[in-house]
Amino acid sequence: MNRSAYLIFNPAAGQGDPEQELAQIRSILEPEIKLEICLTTEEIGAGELATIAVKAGANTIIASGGDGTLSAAAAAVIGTDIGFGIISRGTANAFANALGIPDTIPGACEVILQGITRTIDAAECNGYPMVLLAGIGFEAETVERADRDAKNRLGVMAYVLAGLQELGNLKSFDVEIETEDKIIKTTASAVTVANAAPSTSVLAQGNAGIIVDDGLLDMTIVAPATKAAALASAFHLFQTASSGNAADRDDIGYLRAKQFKITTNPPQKIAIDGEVIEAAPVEIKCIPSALNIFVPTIEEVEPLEKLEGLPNLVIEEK
Ligand SMILES: Nc1ncnc2c1ncn2[C@@H]1O[C@H](COP(=O)(O)OP(=O)(O)OP(=O)(O)O)[C@@H](O)[C@H]1O
Repeated sequence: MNRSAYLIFNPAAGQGDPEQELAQIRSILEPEIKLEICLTTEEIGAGELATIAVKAGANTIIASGGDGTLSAAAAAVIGTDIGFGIISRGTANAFANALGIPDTIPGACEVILQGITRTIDAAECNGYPMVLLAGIGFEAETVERADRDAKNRLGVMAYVLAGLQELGNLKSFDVEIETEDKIIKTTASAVTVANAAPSTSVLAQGNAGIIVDDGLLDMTIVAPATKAAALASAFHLFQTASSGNAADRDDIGYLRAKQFKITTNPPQKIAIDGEVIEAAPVEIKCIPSALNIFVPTIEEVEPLEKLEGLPNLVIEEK
């Protein structure tokens, strides 16, 4: 066995039995990888443990917990060439879904065992590291409404219910957006800047097909005039995500840029990778090729070919 890794494990994440889950991870990984196991506590979080592992010269860091744990650990790894593995055990598992990594323990461990990494971008938002997305307005209010208690009781439905409740008091705000080459002024209910996003983050899907390694961030602006229009635009974005075609409604805008400076009036809350902060203005910039993530084998697409049945068919193999 010549692979070794730090496993940063949050025993308080998710709704499962942490002892069983840790035992399962160890039973799958330890035959191949020597693990240094670091448990998070209320006082010492995944970010601090990952920083210690980076300083200790780790060549692989694996984080296991909810999106909070994974983001904090990833933040410490940004800008290094350390292989970063994720084993999701949270409620929404946006991190895994955004990067196409299985959100089951055996599936995620298998990806790490395969050992294939992909270099992706990250971002920085007002000094905070960001891997997935920053949501201004609606998303931040929803994240704040879906508290720990609701997530424990309802799982991912907590976000859906919180979103529906938020829809009931939909607010819009003036926004000024400055990129490297333009300034845009409009009114919106949600502004989302994504480096990577799961398809369930509908408010990030304006451009359909966020590219995680293009050195650019994807912004989606949603500006419905009524609650009915808000529902219709959310549904349109949901279809956008599944069809891969960009959004096409007057109340949805999207653009790509290396960086955004966003000023809102009145000031809005912002959720960065699920953590709500207050910041005005919000400044986000892409950090290209910042993370080396273990990902599933990229499946080779079978070449499309159908020749049988053609008249006088001759095929010569070369
Ligand atoms: N040993 C521990 N005991 C109690 N809380 C802990 C412990 N370790 C970490 N935490 C807390 O866990 C939280 C991070 O949880 P994380 O986001 O990983 O899981 P989650 O909340 O279940 O996920 P999700 O956000 O997907 O629901 C942080 O607030 C952190 O303080």
